[in-house]
Amino acid sequence: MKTALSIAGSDCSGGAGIQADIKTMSAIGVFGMSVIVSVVAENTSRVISIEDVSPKLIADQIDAVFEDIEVDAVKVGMLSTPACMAAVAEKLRQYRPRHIVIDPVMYAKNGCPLMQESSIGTLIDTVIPLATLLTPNIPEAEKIAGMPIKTVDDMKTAARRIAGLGARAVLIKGGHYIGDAEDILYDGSAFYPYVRRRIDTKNTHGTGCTLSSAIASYLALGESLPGAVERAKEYVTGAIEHALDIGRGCGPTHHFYRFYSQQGGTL
Ligand SMILES: Nc1ncnc2c1ncn2[C@@H]1O[C@H](COP(=O)(O)OP(=O)(O)OP(=O)(O)O)[C@@H](O)[C@H]1O
Ligand SMILES: Cc1ncc(CO)c(N)n1
Repeated sequence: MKTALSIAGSDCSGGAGIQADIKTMSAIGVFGMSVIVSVVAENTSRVISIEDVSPKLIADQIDAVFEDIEVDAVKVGMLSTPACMAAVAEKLRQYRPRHIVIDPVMYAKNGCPLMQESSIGTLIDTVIPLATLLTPNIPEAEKIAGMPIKTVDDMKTAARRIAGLGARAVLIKGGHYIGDAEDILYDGSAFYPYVRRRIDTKNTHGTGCTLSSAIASYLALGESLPGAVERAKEYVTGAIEHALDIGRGCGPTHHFYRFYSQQGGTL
């Protein structure tokens, strides 16, 4: 069985972070593993508090996985501080997994910050150059590229700039854009658009986590990068279409709706 490792934060309400990643990996059919970098007390409406795991325990978790199990792809999510970033970056440089999909998480869907503002320099200098694919949403791409993004052409310019910072490929996600849900992949030479109609829902908690871990899963299964993004886009669109209306805020994506409906359950 192919394997994928999520290095990210824990969302106790189960919709984003490590929990969304492992659900996605399981639903796609790869063996999911996790290195917990931060524990976030959050739900569909708000973040109550965040506590980071020590850099030593982050490094030890990564060692525990890599010394024992072949890792076919890595997904990196929330890294809140320069210390977390340095611990993860050092170990990724040591183990050099083939596929490293990095989601540069800065805010939760409800607007609560998950990365300290002062971490942006370390993100750019230390983390981004490790990415075989970086998957910023539009506000994150604006911060990293240092430019406003209002059009698809702006998305392309920002993707080029971010590739110039050392990411091998960049997928700018249009979930925060107006109109269709259009994402643009830049692989260093060509652009690939991925377009779906926008689903009218507030239940989009964890969409970015779902997409990046789906891409990592399909890369682990041997898909090409454009193919993995296509299949992951299909996956996240279905997971949003069947998102769960639970909680008072933005409800979570649904990962097992196909299996569940085959069992005769009502969604
Ligand atoms: N309402 C929607 N309808 C269809 N697709 C959507 C919708 N919202 C987001 N998407 C898609 O979901 C994926 C994730 O994009 P998004 O920009 O929401 O990520 P994000 O902001 O990082 O998510 P989060 O921080 O909640 O994990 C993209 O493929 C995007 O196009
Ligand atoms: C732990 C965690 N990672 C990422 C996100 C972004 O959705 C979140 N809300 N929580």
